[in-house]
Amino acid sequence: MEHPIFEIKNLSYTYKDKMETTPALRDINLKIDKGDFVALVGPNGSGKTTLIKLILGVIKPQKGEILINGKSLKNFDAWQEVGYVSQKSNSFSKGFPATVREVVLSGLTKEKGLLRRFGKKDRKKLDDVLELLNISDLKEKNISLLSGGQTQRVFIARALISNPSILVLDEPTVGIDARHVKEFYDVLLTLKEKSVTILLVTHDIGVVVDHADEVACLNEHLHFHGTNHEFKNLGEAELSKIYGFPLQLVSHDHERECCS
Ligand SMILES: Nc1ncnc2c1ncn2[C@@H]1O[C@H](COP(=O)(O)OP(=O)(O)OP(=O)(O)O)[C@@H](O)[C@H]1O
Repeated sequence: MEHPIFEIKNLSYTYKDKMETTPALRDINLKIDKGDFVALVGPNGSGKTTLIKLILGVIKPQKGEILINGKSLKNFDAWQEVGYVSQKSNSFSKGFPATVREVVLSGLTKEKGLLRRFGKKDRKKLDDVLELLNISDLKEKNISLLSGGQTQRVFIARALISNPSILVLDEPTVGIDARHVKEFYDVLLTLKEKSVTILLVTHDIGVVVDHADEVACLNEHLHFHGTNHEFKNLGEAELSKIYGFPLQLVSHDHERECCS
């Protein structure tokens, strides 16, 4: 039997320091199957980034457990299988002296090690992924000279160059203009066709309902996990309960937005 890619069981996490304790996640249970495209949504401070950090092993569960491909995260070491783009990627580069080529190739160091030289195959992977994200013309540019949206696409390319089977994205389209957001979702669609499992954290509910297969709504607890169709059918009362303020999904010509 095939295991889910992610299985999260009774997971809780509370930030603690000398001054205060902040519960971030309570008793989360969630399964994500291979090839699923799941959008993780919820208001500010609802625990989305905390869940991503736990999944990536950056912080350790205090209660409950996470399995990747049926293996406890404690024993998981195939990190080259997991691509990650952080929310903060496009603020990282200011003053960083590296070209787009160097930044994107650094996405291969998980599999090649830090000191290995890049060969012909690697350069082909580089050219392919730059083309996929429509940034071939930026290849030799210094990263510090790029716009926020261009930088974000460079970091998406960096996550994709190792051909991961799991892609975790924390608000990757912040600062990207509408045309490039569309291109970005087209890229995700291509990856989905290749059975890449995608976990996308976003506030952009309008886009999510059109592209993701499933939506998970977090606000400390997992309030909802279902298909995007089921999510679209959530009533105003249910959405407002999740978000903690009055809210409804509004239809436009081609998209729906979350409005207070
Ligand atoms: N390093 C930290 N130390 C203490 N509390 C933290 C820390 N990081 C997050 N928190 C708290 O944990 C809760 C969940 O935060 P988290 O960043 O996971 O939310 P989020 O859903 O990603 O928010 P946003 O949509 O604003 O990015 C919040 O109450 C936040 O203040």
